[in-house]
Amino acid sequence: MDDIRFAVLGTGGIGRRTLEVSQHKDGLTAVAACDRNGVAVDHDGLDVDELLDATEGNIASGPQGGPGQSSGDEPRDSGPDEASGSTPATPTDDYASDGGAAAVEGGGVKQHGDQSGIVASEQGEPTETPIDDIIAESDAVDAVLLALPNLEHDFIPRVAERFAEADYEGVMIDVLKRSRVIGMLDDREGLLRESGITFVCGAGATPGFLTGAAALAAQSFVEVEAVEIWWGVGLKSGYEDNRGTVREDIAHLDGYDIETAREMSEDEIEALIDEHDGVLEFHDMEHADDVLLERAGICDAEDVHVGGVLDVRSDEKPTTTTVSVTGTTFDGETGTNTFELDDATSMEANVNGPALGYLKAGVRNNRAGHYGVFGPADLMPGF
Ligand SMILES: NC(=O)c1ccc[n+]([C@@H]2O[C@H](COP(=O)([O-])OP(=O)(O)OC[C@H]3O[C@@H](n4cnc5c(N)ncnc54)[C@H](O)[C@@H]3O)[C@@H](O)[C@H]2O)c1
Repeated sequence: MDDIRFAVLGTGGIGRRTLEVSQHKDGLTAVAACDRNGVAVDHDGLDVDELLDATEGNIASGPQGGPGQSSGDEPRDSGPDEASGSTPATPTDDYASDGGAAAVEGGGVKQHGDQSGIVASEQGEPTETPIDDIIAESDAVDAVLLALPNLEHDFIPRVAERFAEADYEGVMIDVLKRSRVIGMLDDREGLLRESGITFVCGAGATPGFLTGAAALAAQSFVEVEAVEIWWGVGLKSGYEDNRGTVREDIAHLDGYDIETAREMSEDEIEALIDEHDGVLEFHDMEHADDVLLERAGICDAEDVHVGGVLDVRSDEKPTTTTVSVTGTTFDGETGTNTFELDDATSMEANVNGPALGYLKAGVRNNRAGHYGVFGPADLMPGF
């Protein structure tokens, strides 16, 4: 376990932090990274500090500029969007995969001069096919972490499929949020298994860290009645770098869906945030914690509720993140086990620490020959 070579797909708010956090973990060497416009590969290990410096305030989260604009790596012929029933944007509308940053000029892309994202790094090369370029190097990669946008629901499952079709053998891990995507990965399980891929899905904070916590908290019980996940995120200093995540969260608000959120301009997003004084509250979110707990046999998906509060104008968490699992013990008592995160731990710490922990768990499983699709709760004590 002291020699895991990994790649990061997407170096936005999450992917950059993944690289940074990996430097504080043993045995992880970042050997490849890409964003929509560029790729950096060094099998002896990327210079992560240089990459982070070059992409500081410059994360290519939107589509303008650079060769990736009509990239072969965009999702294609993906059919009707499940949330809205309408047809998603065409491949040339780059935001099909990551939101409507394209809707206003200059919106969503932060760049130094002409250099947007990874190509601003001396290790970066421009490319029109960033994901294919990583696939081409994947023989020498043990794990691939997907920090890609998920506004096009089948984007991540399709990326997984492409790795499998190229006979990649190793771990893939994502931090996606939406429940419905897990089924799309399950649909591809045969292909992933055949290739020798251990796919760990929904392995960020929620779903991910908190799903695992719920699975652990459930162990006191023989019957679980309810799982309540309530998260708080304060994002003032990280707001610019996490616009992709904020846009995806907006799709959970009443009156919005994935389609409307994807097509909002940056100005419209700002106006919405102003209307709420910078604080957005979410209830009954479609977070995959539900299906991930059900597929691990912990409880029914309908008994899992996820909500939370996002404050983009303060770094203080607006509410404490908790997971409460209510159930009945073998001897007839009813109780609630609660897991609470310290307010001092940031969203970035709670997504990327667990994501890299699950990545390592994935590698252990992969090396033991366990292939297929795993959720965070599958990597905890069984129920
Ligand atoms: N599970 C959790 O707890 C959790 C928490 C936060 C964020 N997330 C998820 O993490 C994901 C990433 O969020 P973010 O804030 O980093 O987004 P972001 O918009 O900041 O970054 C996305 C990155 O993907 C790259 N990209 C987009 N399309 C691409 C393509 N076709 N090929 C190659 N690269 C491409 C962009 O250039 C950018 O580097 C989102 O899906 C978000 O929902 C999950």
